Amino acid sequence: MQKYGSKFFKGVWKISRGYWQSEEKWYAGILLAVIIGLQLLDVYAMVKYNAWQNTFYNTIQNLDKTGFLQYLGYWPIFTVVFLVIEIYKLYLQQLLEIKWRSWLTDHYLTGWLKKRTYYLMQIVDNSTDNPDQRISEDLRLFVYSTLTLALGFLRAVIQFCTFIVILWNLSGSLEIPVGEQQVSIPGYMVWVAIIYALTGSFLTAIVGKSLVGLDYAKQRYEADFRFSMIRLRENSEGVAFYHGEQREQTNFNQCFTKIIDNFRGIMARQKKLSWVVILHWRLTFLFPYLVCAPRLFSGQMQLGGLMQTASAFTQVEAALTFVIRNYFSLTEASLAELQAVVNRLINFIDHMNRTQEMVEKKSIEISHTSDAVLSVNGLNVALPNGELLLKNLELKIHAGDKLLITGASGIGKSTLMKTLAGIWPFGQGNIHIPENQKLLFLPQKPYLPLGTLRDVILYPSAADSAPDEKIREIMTICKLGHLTEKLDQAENWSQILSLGEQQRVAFTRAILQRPEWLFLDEATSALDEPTEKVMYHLVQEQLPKSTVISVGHRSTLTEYHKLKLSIEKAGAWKLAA
Ligand SMILES: Nc1ncnc2c1ncn2[C@@H]1O[C@H](COP(=O)(O)OP(=O)(O)OP(=O)(O)O)[C@@H](O)[C@H]1O
Repeated sequence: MQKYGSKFFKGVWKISRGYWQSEEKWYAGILLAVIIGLQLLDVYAMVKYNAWQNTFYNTIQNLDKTGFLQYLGYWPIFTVVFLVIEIYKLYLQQLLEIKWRSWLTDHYLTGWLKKRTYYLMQIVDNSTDNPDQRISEDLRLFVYSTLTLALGFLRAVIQFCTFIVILWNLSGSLEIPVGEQQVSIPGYMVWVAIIYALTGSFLTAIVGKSLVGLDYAKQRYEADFRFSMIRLRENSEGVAFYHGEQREQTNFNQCFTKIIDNFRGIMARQKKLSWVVILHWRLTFLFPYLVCAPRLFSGQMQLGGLMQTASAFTQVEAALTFVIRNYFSLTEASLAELQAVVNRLINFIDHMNRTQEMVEKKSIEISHTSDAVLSVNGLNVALPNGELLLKNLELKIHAGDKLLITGASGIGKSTLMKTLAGIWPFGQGNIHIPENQKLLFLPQKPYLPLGTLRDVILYPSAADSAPDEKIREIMTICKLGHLTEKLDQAENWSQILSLGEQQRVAFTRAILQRPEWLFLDEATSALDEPTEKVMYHLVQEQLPKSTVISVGHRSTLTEYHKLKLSIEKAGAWKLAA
């Protein structure tokens, strides 16, 4: 509870601010105002209902049948009013919830994808576990809990202010004999309600304190378990080859055991907490009657007065215990859970901001030049820990050149490619890229999105960005003729196609996209040498003016490249024609 201070509220504001200042602010503001208006109406109806209770129960005590039937007639009116208010309050709150969540999700998805943040976050520092969970689950919980709790709190304040006055007026004074004298306590039911609520809150806080940490861990363990199964699904073939089921099962069990242990902890503490909460709640049904009973039996109060006072007492008590009740609630929106959600979201936002700031600082400066030359000046390529892979590289690649990058495994060839592609941020130096020209990078394992084979081949362009005949023609030249009939078939193609076929899909993509600069990072490693030859000839034929920069280990690649850059130990390099 002590951590629950300004940091939490600042966090809530940091996440919420954008929406409440966005173009949707008027719409959202009006919705919120209507919901608050309904809440005021609800409390007003409660006040009227509270007064009705007094008269209604008095008709019972006085055996006044006519009055009883007359006041009974008000009950359906109250019921309809409460129903309409409740239903529309919930409906409008859910409408605001979905609007707010949609805006936030769009905002965070954009931020996550912007400037390749999703990729850089993983290599800069891996401090955000399961970013997908932040965007799907945490944002949903944040919006739901913030709205439910903020509106609930506001209602509790209005309820408290209204019913404390009613309770004060109803309760009269309690006369306590002290020695010879009588001490009078005005509005004694108000003091009893306050002491009763504070005692309940204090006990709940003591018993429930340890639930906060467990609640925080719950989401993370669930997400880790889900993610471990997604990894198996994505790598099912690899696991099947290695007969890794036992190892995977152990991993799943470890993840699931954490969920169970955590849940057992929650159960044990929840059990203790339930003793306090349920006992306190049950006592609330009886307690006000017990306290008022002496006045009833001494004739100072009628049955109606007792019922109205008890009802007002319950309202004041409920308002006073709102925060503590909602702090530990495991079934509804809980403040403890919201606190955990805000912490996770703030970590995610800070991590995204840190990554984007680092990209903006750009120690490797990438600029565009009007020359048809890609030039690299004083380029140091480093690992995240600062270790140099490449020292002071100077390179000029002219349009149409064919350059092969070679070197031992792990020396830094792919990292140099990533640096040229602008997605590797560690190092210093300048890279000048010809402007208005298309650069395309084909990695060793091409990315195949979900969807039809056409979507896969044309990625990232739209499915209608090339005519069917052209796609079929290039597929056939790329030795994918057997798949042309499956263009409209939606499958998980990365699981179905062989790595060699996937590499030929990537070549089909490249030929269709016609880039002026083509970077091939071991893009033919899974092909046999004759097929590799076909692919390189195809590039020469179809993209005769394109510059080709390849990374590869095979000696057969030498014949397709006039220039050769060898990367050697300790960041040394050698360029040869
Ligand atoms: N995100 C990262 N964090 C830390 N080290 C990394 C990261 N990415 C790559 N490395 C390291 O950088 C070094 C160079 O990797 P790179 O993939 O560029 O080698 P390569 O020359 O292409 O190797 P290969 O020929 O085997 O594909 C390797 O030692 C690798 O472990």
